[in-house]
Amino acid sequence: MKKMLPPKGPGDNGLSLLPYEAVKWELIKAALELGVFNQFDEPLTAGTLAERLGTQPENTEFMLNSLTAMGCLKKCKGVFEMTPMARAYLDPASEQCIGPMLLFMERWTKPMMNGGMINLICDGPPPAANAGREEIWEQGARVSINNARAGRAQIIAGHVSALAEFSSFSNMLDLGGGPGMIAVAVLASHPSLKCTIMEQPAVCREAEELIAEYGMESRIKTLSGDYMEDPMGEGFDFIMANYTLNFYRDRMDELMAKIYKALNPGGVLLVTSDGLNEEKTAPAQSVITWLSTALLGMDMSFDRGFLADAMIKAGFISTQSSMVADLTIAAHGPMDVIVARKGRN
Ligand SMILES: C[S@@+](CC[C@H](N)C(=O)[O-])C[C@H]1O[C@@H](n2cnc3c(N)ncnc32)[C@H](O)[C@@H]1O
Repeated sequence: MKKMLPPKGPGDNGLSLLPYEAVKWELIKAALELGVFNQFDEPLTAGTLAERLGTQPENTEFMLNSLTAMGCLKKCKGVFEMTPMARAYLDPASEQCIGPMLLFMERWTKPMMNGGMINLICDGPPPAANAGREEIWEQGARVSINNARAGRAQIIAGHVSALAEFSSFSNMLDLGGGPGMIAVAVLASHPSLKCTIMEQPAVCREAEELIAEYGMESRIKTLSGDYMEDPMGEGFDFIMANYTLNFYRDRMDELMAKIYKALNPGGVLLVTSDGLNEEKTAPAQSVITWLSTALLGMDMSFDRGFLADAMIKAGFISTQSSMVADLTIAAHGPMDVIVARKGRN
């Protein structure tokens, strides 16, 4: 033999499957945009669905077969029905449906696709990228309600209610609380705690609708404003900030000092966010989630330890961090929960 084969390789870590990951997303996206998941009040054949949607019958069947392969549908003798997973997360009738949020998230990934990434790497970010526009946050708040309701709100509320001081809390502030689903979940496990959600005006309007939906008007109020620039109030015994401090990495000392001042002596701050290692290479899912905004010139990732350091600098007497990896918060990667305590004197 002129040449020997090399030994079998070390395993490609899924590399050879990667081009098909994009196909999976296109498949779900096509199904969401065509309204496929609205149609399954009863089991259907591909032919019936194609007739209803006005799509080509053979390719409709290929789509349905592939959705079945992805765990969204079950097929028996040519008849399709939705799985419990798809009923929960993809059926627009479900209050845990995350379809609109998945489509919204494409706003961040789209500039990377179909050659966009190489342009960003070669040329750098475009001049006018801006993640902080209020109407984007308003839309983001609306589409994030079901995602929070699907588990993130309950997980964060679980961390809050596990705090030793929880039963003694009477007045809390949710900074950048979005549509308020997490605040509702926290208050649901406390008999009398009251909450102020500080948000941008348009997001406050979304929050007010949700507060009314849960009949929490007497316990949750909104405070319309910019928490960097406007007063956030004082006299709180608990402040929570979930995935919102990232925009102010460069002003963190100022922001932490403001939060510290707003808390009563003995008060508690709980922050949830991502937390990257020192080399910014792990957790993998967080690194990949942040890649798009980073390439667009808006790197908002936190290094692990950054927030805890800023908390101590502001005067908090202790910090405690734990990492939570749960599939219902998966888009962000594992979540860092950081608890800081203000001294009593
Ligand atoms: C990623 S969302 C998180 C929402 C919610 N805390 C959650 O975890 O679902 C970030 C929120 O922070 C709000 N936000 C960002 N900067 C703010 C500021 N300076 N003042 C008030 N709200 C702000 C945005 O409007 C947005 O709703």
